[in-house]
Amino acid sequence: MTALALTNICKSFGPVEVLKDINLTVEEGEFVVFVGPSGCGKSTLLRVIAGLEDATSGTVEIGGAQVNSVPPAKRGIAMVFQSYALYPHLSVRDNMALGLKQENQPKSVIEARVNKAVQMLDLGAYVDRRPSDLSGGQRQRVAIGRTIVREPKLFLFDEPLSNLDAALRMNTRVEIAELQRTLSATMIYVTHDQTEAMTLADKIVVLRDGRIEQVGSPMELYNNPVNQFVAGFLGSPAMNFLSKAPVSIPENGVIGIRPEYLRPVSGGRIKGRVTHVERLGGDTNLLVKTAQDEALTVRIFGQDDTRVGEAIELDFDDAKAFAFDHEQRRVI
Ligand SMILES: Nc1ncnc2c1ncn2[C@@H]1O[C@H](COP(=O)(O)OP(=O)(O)OP(=O)(O)O)[C@@H](O)[C@H]1O
Repeated sequence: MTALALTNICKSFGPVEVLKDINLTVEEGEFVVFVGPSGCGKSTLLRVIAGLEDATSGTVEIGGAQVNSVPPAKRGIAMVFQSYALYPHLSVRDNMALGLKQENQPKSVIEARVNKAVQMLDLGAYVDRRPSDLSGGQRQRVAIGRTIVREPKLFLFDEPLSNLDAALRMNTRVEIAELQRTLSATMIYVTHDQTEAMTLADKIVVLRDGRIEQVGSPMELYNNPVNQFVAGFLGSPAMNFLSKAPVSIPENGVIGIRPEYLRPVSGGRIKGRVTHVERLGGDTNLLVKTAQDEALTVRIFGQDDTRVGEAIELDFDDAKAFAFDHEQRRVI
């Protein structure tokens, strides 16, 4: 069943068009990630779904019902923000229970749901603490707990991990993924981080400048990007684009080769020099300047002895290369 349908959504702030004809459906139980560069309209789109902003035109349907004029609290959604938005004077337990109290739910229901969420999020040791006595990751778990107890039809996350350090971000990312599986919940998640998008999503929606560029599973988008923007946005290190390579290039276009498909090989078609080596332990990234003065990244699996300044010859399997025309559309 369709959990969310957006039809021809446009949103302007004064003369500025921030969302341009957005059409999207999200199925029940799907984990959908909106990704795109800063300012592309991700948060605005999430806020339109939540009802915190009105669409200038178009319709929002949640669970089959049109909700354009339904206030946020009545939409059956719950939202987790980057800033946690916890009440500092309330304990963890009371922060989690507050929404249900405001809905006048019976005490027994509140207690059962809060206890279940506490257990699910492993917050048992902290229920009596105030938010100020918790770490950033624990606070974010409380913020997530507060949404779980409301049993919403749709969870909305707006960059929930961006205040956490790298290690905690990864742990919390895994927890959110596990939670989604446990609850079979429908989740929409906004991030500008392509790794988060690739690792969490069933379906990624790539936005640029208020428009949807492409929708698909992470691997569909990685292996079959419709244009140079999507190709360059997903993948780390990012795809290499060559306009002067010693291979055939579309007129005024580029060829794209992912760093993992470039191989150092004697007699390779691309000649260059290594300008920098990143040793990541499991992988090594070589930054190369080609004889045509273009910069490339080569990803080598495992450890590698290459040194800065060495000459290098590279090649790739033509079947793994993409070609983009002068308007950045994919042609091969
Ligand atoms: N209330 C507002 N009034 C005027 N312009 C706004 C308002 N809210 C957002 N914008 C503009 O709309 C555009 C999209 O903003 P939005 O916050 O949706 O982008 P985003 O993709 O979420 O960016 P980020 O990743 O930086 O949070 C931006 O250019 C922003 O300045």
